[in-house]
Amino acid sequence: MDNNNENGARDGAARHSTPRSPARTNATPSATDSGRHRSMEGDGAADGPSQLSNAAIKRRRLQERHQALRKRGRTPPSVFSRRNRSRSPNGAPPREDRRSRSPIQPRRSPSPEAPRQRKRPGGGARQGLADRETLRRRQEERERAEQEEAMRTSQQRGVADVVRQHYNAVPERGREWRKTESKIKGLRSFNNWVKSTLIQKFSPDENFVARFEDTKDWANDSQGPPPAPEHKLLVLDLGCGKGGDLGKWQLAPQPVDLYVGLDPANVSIEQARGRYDQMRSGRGQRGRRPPPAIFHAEFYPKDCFGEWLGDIDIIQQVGIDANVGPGGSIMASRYGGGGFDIVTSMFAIHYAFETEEKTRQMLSNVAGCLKKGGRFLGVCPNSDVISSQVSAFHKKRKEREAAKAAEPDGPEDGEVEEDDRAQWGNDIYRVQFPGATPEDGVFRPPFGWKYSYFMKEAVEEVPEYVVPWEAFRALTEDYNLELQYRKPFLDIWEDEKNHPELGPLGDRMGVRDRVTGALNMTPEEKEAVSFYHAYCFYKV
Ligand SMILES: C[S@@+](CC[C@H](N)C(=O)[O-])C[C@H]1O[C@@H](n2cnc3c(N)ncnc32)[C@H](O)[C@@H]1O
Repeated sequence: MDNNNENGARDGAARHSTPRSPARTNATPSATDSGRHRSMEGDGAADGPSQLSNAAIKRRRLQERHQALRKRGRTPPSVFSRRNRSRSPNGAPPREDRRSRSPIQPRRSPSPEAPRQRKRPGGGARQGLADRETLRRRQEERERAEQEEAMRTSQQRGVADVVRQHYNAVPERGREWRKTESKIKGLRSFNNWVKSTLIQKFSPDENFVARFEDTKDWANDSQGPPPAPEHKLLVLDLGCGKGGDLGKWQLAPQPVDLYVGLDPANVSIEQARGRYDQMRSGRGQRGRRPPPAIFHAEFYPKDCFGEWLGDIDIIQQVGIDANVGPGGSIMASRYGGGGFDIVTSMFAIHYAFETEEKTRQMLSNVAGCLKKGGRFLGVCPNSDVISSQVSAFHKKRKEREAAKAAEPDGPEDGEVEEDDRAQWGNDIYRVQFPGATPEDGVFRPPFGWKYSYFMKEAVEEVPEYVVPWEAFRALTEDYNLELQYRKPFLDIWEDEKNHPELGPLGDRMGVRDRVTGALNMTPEEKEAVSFYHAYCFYKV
């Protein structure tokens, strides 16, 4: 929760989106400066004879001073040396620059092709000095840029490490505990149902859906052609955690051939692998049923938002296209593409929004891995909820401040200023911003808006970042990802609770009371789940 980090990240984002022009670091005289010179020269030309002789006297004195300095072996200050000096780190001109300028301005050569004639011996040496000065300045600029980059990387690493360590430390308590002992079992079941619903609705491809529709027709009319061989899905899960969604993919309507799970938390990856092995061997199954046929799966520790995924063997084998994104060619977008049918990221993409760079890296990975027609599906915090909570927070704060200011005795010194760090939540979840937030709830620029998130039994004050939805959606267009679906969690329930399969699935998962039909969640749990929404993009 430190302000420095917050600002650093936001600065980093701004820097990335608008690269600083090298010209701005040179002390090239500004328009105002040159204007000032012109008017000084003009003053002399327009003045009467007495002022002209004054100017001549001044010039002579200056020449005498230069000659005296040369005799003592010192180089007289040259207008070029002043021009060539770089600005101080905060952008202010160096001290000498702020002093009044000498009116004597030798004309610069108009073009590089017509070099100025050197009048004095030693001019070449001075030219060499000027070049060395340029080199030194460039070196300084390079070093400063490297330092800034290192600072940014270490700040980003810092947050990524906190997140990784946190998830590594979350204990795996087992299915039975989650179903019976957990204080948030209603919320857990509901979140799992939403993820299953997303998988059921959006994982099948067009051919599968069409075939499914067709087989229904053929069932009534047995004349139909034999079904085409079935294509099985290749699935990539970014931020797969402990493998909690493996069972949901096992139940996907269109069978899965390959599941690749990636997550930076290495302990979680081990647990996911263990879970998969258990599923494959049939251990832990109730009854003595033979182990089910299950897809092939691979798991690797990986930062999916800070790094390119192309160095993972299985990703390369399936196919990843490096030419996605704003710089990609039309040919690449038409004929290129990755090999995965599905990229999914459940409760994870908010970690990418630390910087624009990470967000774009995440999108390059998603779009690079997806084939044309592939789906990117997931769930994350809903920025509409965050924006309305933040603006409501500021509204209330201002009302309190106004009430205090209007008290008959007037406020005590410093009493009116309220804490402007937005926060809200209840017994089971809490959101806290460590620094100032926009009063209108609109997050600009859209990256680096860090908050601390707490969820009972699951997340202990972990830094997350707002995913400003409209900015995100605009960015996805650069990667040929087209939004198909976006819905807040509780609206998904309202839409699907009467669906012939998804409704009963909710019953089996314990989402609703079979007798009353009401959701099995406390009001606090309902508020906590309404923080999220689900989405699905198609790769076009
Ligand atoms: C709330 S958990 C969700 C886990 C799983 N997707 C699920 O729904 O159960 C968030 C996950 O995001 C992962 N994560 C955080 N930063 C990540 C990154 N840079 N790349 C990939 N995953 C990341 C965490 O390690 C954690 O496992």
